Amino acid sequence: MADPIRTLRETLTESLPYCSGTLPVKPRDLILYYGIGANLGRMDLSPSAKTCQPATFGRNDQDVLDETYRKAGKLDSDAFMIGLDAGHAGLVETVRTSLFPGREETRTIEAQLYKLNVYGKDAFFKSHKDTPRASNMFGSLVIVFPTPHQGGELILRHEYKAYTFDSSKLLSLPDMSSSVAFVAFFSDIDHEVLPVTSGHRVTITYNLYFAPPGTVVQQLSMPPNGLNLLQPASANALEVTQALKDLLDDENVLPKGGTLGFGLRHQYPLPKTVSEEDPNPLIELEQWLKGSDAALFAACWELDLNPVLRLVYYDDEPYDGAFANQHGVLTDSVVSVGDTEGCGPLERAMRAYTGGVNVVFDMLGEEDPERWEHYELRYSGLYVHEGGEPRMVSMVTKTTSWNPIKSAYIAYGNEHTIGLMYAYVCLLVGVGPKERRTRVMSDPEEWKPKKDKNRYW
Ligand SMILES: O=C(O)CCC(=O)C(=O)O
Ligand SMILES: [Fe+2]
Repeated sequence: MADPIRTLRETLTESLPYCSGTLPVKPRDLILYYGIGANLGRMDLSPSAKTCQPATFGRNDQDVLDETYRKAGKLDSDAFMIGLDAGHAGLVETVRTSLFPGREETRTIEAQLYKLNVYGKDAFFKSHKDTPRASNMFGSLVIVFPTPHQGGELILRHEYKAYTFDSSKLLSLPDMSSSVAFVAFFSDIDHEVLPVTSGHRVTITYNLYFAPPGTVVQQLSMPPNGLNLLQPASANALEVTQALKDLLDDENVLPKGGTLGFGLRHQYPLPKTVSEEDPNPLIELEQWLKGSDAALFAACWELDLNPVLRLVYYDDEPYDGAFANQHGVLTDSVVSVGDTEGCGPLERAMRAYTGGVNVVFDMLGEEDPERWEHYELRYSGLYVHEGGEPRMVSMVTKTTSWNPIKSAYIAYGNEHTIGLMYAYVCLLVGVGPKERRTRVMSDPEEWKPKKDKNRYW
């Protein structure tokens, strides 16, 4: 039998060289204007449209040079305009967070519309890599419109693995008539379009670039409405739910119950300082989770578990002559460090904050203490609540990093500045013993040290 811990871990941390999904769009997003010489036209790319067939400009296109290589017609970006804009639709942001989870995701990217491809019956595009247009180009985004078609699967190949993006199948599912399908992949991926067997497959492609340093883009945005991210699987709530369910069904996993911990894959901008009256940003964040993190949160709810989000701070400054980063503080809100002289920053944070919990982290299913050390997951000695028993957290996925305390007190003395910091967040969820795994814990306050031994929290 497959190891359910490994399966869940791998599902959540899977990193693929591409992402794909579907997105509902507005009717005007599917309107295409084009001009080839004197041949100007307007076309509706929705499946029910009875306007002229896309093949008309596919045939007239002078650019089709080598019919053995590609039989599709193409238009360069100066020969057409389409209602849909990948940036406005939220697809560029979706691609960014899907392709660059964890530490790398703060990179800003830009998408430039490149061309439009039309594939009639028997049209194909042989295997190739997209020619980089600049040194900062890292990938391509392909959007497939819902014009009825069959065949035309896009095959991606990378490191002896092949992945199929079957847009005709995706777009022929119920309720997909006003959706587009999209796939984005890194430039080193070989890809080909198999022959279209009927209808017309219409795509636009964007070149993806890393933005020059200093470029400001809005990153704090909700996933677009109705987005269905299929790949990576970690972002697919159904798949994550199944993997989590299999883990809970296994009697050998935490037979007496316990706390599962997950280091979230993405970083999130949180305010550096929070006052008493402000809503807790970690509660707000539940609505803003991205990709696999959102899928995991949804999976917990689906299985009647009650997940909570927590920050882990660690001490990144030498303290008493030694680095104290074996110690951390787990908090249920952003720590605002007060003016406390004469002790280490971690201690300062602890004095200023009373919602911390004494925890010991352990990697679920791995008993060798040396390996805990290796994972730097054995944080202990957090005596915020004096005498509180350290709580074991069985980590399924380690966090990509911990929050340095320094980031918390940078804002000190400058109260009028609204500072945001990228924070590393953990998801914790209490699970019951093997007879009864789920229990709904409605009050996040419960995640505080408790003397009661019968509590899983
Ligand atoms: O139309 C597609 O699906 C892919 C097109 C492509 O690979 C390209 O234009 O380079
Ligand atoms: Fe290509």
